[in-house]
Amino acid sequence: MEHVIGVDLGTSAVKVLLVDRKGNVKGEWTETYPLYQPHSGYSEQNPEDWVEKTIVALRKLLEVSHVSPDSVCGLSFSGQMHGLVLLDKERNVLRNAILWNDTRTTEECREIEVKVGKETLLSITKNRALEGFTLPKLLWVKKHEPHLYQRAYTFLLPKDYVRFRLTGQIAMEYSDAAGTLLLDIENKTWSQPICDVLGIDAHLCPPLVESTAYVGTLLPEIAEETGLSTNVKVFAGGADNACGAVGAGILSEGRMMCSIGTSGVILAYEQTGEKDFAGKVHYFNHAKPNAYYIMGVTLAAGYSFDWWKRTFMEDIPFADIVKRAYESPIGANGLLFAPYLVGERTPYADADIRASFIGIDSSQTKWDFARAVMEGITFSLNESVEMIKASGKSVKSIVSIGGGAKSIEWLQMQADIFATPVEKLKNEQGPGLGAAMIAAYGCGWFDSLEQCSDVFKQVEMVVEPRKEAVERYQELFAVYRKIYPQTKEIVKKLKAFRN
Ligand SMILES: Nc1ncnc2c1ncn2[C@@H]1O[C@H](COP(=O)(O)OP(=O)(O)O)[C@@H](O)[C@H]1O
Ligand SMILES: O=C(CO)[C@@H](O)[C@H](O)COP(=O)(O)O
Repeated sequence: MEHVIGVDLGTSAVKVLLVDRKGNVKGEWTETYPLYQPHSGYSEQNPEDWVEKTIVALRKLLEVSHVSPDSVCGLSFSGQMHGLVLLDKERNVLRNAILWNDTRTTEECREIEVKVGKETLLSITKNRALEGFTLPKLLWVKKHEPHLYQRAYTFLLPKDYVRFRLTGQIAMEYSDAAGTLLLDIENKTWSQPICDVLGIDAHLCPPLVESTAYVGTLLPEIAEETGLSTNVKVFAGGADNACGAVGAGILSEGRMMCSIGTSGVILAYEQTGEKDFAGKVHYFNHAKPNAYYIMGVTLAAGYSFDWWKRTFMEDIPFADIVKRAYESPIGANGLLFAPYLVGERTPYADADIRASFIGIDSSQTKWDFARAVMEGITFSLNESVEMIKASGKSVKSIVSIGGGAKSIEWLQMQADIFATPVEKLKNEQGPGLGAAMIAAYGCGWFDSLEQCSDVFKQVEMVVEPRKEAVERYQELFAVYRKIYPQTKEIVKKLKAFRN
């Protein structure tokens, strides 16, 4: 039996999975790496950690899967989006990568709006200037670290850098390039006008390829370190959300996905890149060639839950926290949480907003707080669900992926809050599976990603919304929505007190 490998370069860890021709996951391995947050709003990682841990994970994957290395014919990637990896002429990394959830670039976003013009920016990139995107990060380095910027030869996104280190080939694929704010997303070219007006040398932008493109084979030293063969074909891969969408079968109109990883995402398929959503949602190229998707992003979704656990319940596994929290009633005994721990993107593009608990009462327990955190994250995602539904999309069900899809209780909460049936996949690692599907398609196992999805996507269960819970949550959601406008100014005044 032949196999393919999907590598998902997440924010908390790299997860690799080995999949057979029928889409069965024959082995998985995860390796974590640190996140550096030297100041409030800063978020960085060392690209060398990604490479080292990917190599370890691939070696371990072969060990735990007990398959012959020669049975692996293809490999592809899914990766955290937007992170800036700057390389010099010798292709050495110039500084730590500045990640998608780093919000230091508010000034650079305003500069882009003024110099490029909001309307022009929207017409070319289909997106507004948000702190998380790559272009403001490039401008930040240009302004604050000119000695490094002068040495920059090219820039890559996280998984493109890892792929370069594994194959020696420099390339960026469209689904991730779309999140740089430098891509003309309809014409699929780097935007010379944006580069010119911001004084960025267009030569910094790497060659563009399709997500499904064959890029090369593994370098001999990488083959040796991982135990894989030098014959393994490497395909470009996609942004984690694009790959999540491939893995979840979001390959035609009317399909929607919810992903709760470190970030939270509500994503819907779009056939063309010519629509105008006025920048309210992100609008990017799909990993499926010549298709698109729109999405809303909660910056700290799983991250909020992770923060809660790390800070107050370190030794209790997530699954147990979820179970105990779920014993608390809807509304967590009158407690609401807004998950703006690191600022927010959708629907409030505000890098300065911070999280709040509202309604703390002396009768509440830590489990009420945990439930409020889960509900707050899901309410935040529901703002995107409502926005996408309001744009005219009719949605019959939502496929849920990511760590947040691991617990039946959180899936039920999603179904009740979204008032929509929620599908759980057999393997909740949508992005890794999507990457494996790109490799399977690339290896010629299927004629299209859709055909591959028919075989690989396995729905384990559908969780139906419960009428009473839906009504109760609708009442609570209306209250939740008041938190942002009413805490915005208060939180601004606290900024001076943050690290
Ligand atoms: N058993 C669980 N039940 C519910 N949520 C979980 C569970 N395990 C992990 N999570 C949530 O999922 C998050 C990690 O999701 P994951 O998709 O692995 O993240 P990423 O791809 O960003 O590294 C955790 O931060 C946590 O909030
Ligand atoms: O910034 C975005 C999307 O625009 C994030 O979704 C990142 O792509 C990180 O994803 P996870 O680590 O949460 O999977």
